[in-house]
Amino acid sequence: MILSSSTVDIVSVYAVLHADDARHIGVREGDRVTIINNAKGTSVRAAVSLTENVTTPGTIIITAGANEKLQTNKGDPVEIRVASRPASIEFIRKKMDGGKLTREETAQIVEDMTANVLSPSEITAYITAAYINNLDMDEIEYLTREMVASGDRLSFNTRPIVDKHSIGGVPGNKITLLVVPVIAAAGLLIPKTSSRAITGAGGTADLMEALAPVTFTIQEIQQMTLKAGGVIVWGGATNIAPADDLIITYEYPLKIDARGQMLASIMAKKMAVGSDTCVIDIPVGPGTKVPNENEGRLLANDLIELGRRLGVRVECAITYGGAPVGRNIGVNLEVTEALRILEGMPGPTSLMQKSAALAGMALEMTGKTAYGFGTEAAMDLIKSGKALQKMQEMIEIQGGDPKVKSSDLALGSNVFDVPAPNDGYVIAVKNRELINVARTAGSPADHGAGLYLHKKPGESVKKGEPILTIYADRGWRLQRAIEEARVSMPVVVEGMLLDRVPPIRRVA
Ligand SMILES: O=P(O)(O)OC[C@H]1O[C@H](OP(=O)(O)O)[C@H](O)[C@@H]1O
Ligand SMILES: O=c1cc[nH]c(=O)[nH]1
Repeated sequence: MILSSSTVDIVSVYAVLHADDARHIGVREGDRVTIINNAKGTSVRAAVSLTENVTTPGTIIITAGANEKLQTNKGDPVEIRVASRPASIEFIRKKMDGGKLTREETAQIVEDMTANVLSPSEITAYITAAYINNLDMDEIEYLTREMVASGDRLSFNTRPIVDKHSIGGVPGNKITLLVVPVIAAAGLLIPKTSSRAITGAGGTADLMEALAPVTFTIQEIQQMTLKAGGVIVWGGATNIAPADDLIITYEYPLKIDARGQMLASIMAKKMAVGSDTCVIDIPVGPGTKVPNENEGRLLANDLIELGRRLGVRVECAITYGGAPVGRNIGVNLEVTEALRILEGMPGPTSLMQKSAALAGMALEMTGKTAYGFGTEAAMDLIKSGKALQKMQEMIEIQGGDPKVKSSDLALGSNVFDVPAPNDGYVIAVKNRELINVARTAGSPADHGAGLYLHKKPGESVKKGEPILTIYADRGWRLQRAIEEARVSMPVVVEGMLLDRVPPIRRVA
């Protein structure tokens, strides 16, 4: 069937067909078609989306990605043929049924994902199948290797190449903004690639973006690392392990991080940048990705084993994740808190201790200090101002303003203090609920949005005193976040009602 084409500017390869044309061709929502531009001899496979009114019979809307491949102009005739289903759909079903994927099957899934042949619902099905049925170590290794093979790789002619990563899951975990400059200030090379938020309210790439661009090619990452010693960039912007960012994109709305895919995601990023020495932070505790220390050790062993298989030496820090790291959650709030520590101002002990401990492990693993002396050496690099100087160099080389100060980052102008409902002690803060409130306030997209946690577990509070301040860039988002905090009560003061089932919704 010949239709005339029109395009919309999104990246995935979609074909929006009028329902009448789809019936005529014999395709349904989500089926694949091959679109052929006979004039240019080009073709592309696309997932079908149906409409009754966005286009008229005889006209197909194709996405910019498809248009580029087809070399069509608006109005050009294209031929539409029914295409076969991607081979990987059978393998995704195999995983849904609890089967074990072979290397070839995993390779096909990764290939179809990165070639835009799988639709969002099929990628989501793969993620959820792996979330429910788990990937074993062989499957994780296959996935990691295939993720790396499908993208660009870095190779430095020097050793060691250090790296750091967190499995995430604890709010306010801005430690990378301290750990990377400390490691680089010690004279080591650390080409750090990070993801955006997955289950949280701000990923490291989101935080760094408040200070400097984070989108670079792999060659630029290498050059900048060789010059400044360290960078903090967004892995998803490069062609490093492109399947990783796709998986994260579909995990984000579900607020899940499937274990096997998480291990592959982390280690693929390490392997692709040529890192040989890596410290991994595993926050454990209620409301994180790992409920307790024992589970943390199991995960650490898996990460170490995966690293062994891939040639990366891994050591893990099992860290306290029962409450946020520091007191600030959300992009500019977190960056402010991290910069304050680098600037030598008073800051939360949890943030300083955790950052120095993680950086110290890298200093010990690389022989920069003897075992047992890394944390102290890292603290010295922070207190002496050398880590701040290195951070300024990193910001400058990435194209940001090296003179930026912690006081320069704007916080949302819509502000609300959540008062303590009674006198008492904070007996718990709920990580997931804090993240939900911060996300509802607009984080990470709105850089000024987020939370300041006035009280942490064990601290006393008087009725009416603020326990949480919510910041939002937009008024309507603040109202929603206030409502969310009222219902979910993320800070629990002794004697308070912990929860209600079913939850009640009150009018603000
Ligand atoms: O080591 P880095 O890259 O700093 O941290 C790892 C990542 O953990 C977080 O996951 P989540 O959003 O908490 O699930 C973010 O994606 C963050 O970038
Ligand atoms: O980079 C990361 C960090 C946590 N989880 C992932 O899936 N990737």
